[in-house]
Amino acid sequence: MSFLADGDTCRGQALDEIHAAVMARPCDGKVADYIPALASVDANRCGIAFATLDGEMHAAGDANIPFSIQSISKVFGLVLAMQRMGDDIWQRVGMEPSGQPFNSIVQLEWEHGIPRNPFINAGAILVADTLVSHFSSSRQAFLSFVRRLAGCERCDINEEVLASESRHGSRNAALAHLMKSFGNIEAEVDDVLSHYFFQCSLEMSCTELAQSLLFLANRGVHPLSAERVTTPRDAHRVNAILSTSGMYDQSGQFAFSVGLPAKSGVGGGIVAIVPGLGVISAWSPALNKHGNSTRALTMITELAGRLGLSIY
Ligand SMILES: NC(=O)CC[C@H](N)C(=O)O
Repeated sequence: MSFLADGDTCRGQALDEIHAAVMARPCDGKVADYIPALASVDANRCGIAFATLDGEMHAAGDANIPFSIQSISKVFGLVLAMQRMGDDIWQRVGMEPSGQPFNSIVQLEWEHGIPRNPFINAGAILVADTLVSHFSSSRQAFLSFVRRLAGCERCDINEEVLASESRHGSRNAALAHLMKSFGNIEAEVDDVLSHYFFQCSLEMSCTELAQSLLFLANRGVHPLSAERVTTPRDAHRVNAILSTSGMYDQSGQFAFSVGLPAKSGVGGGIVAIVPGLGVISAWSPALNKHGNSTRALTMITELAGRLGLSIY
């Protein structure tokens, strides 16, 4: 059955059924435990939302509970940096999949401090550098940007997560210092890391996340506010890199089995862009070995298959 056949009813029912099916099965995976604030999240939480360009919002399970968006913040950071810097940013960060874990260091040494793409940690830290260098308060600029997109003044940082990100951030600090040694970080490393940890610590719900990224499904214009967030070309570019690199070193498999631009975070969230239709956002904290949520992955895979959403 095509999603075009009976639109909204079909989507709402599909979400409910897929959520119920995933909750009926035992949960694989392991909650992120590199910081205590994430390790203590209830592994049984599970929600999914589907926002469409015509203003509909379908949701099931814990879709309105805020969670740590972690690496999903890399999408907002990149879009803000592209708005500010234009094409210059692509001199300092690449657009190729890394094939390495998201926090890998080795490739950065071989490739002279130029991160493979903006969605691995090194790339997002590089993007954070451009934000710190281009805004008087990059944190405030980032937060206002996301709040505007999500239509949500409530979206905020979790201070406990922020404090532990900084305390346990040695590997990210190593990435930043290595890039600085190659001359690819302009600002002070401490300021860059402080921005990066800040954005990782933002909490949003599935419904807020789905709404905030609708512009990527609509050639750069947010359908609810009519704000042009990016040019059509830049929306295309972000979606292209999401397709090849948004799911870390599982991006190829995700393209193979789902076929949507997507971004995951170690908080257990995954967003998937459905160009011309809307945005799906799913959350459940337990992760597979790539750092992707097992239940969110299953729900998005089943929804995309059932509604025929693949872009390929
Ligand atoms: N994959 C992620 O979500 C990574 C974010 C995490 N805070 C880190 O910097 O390692």
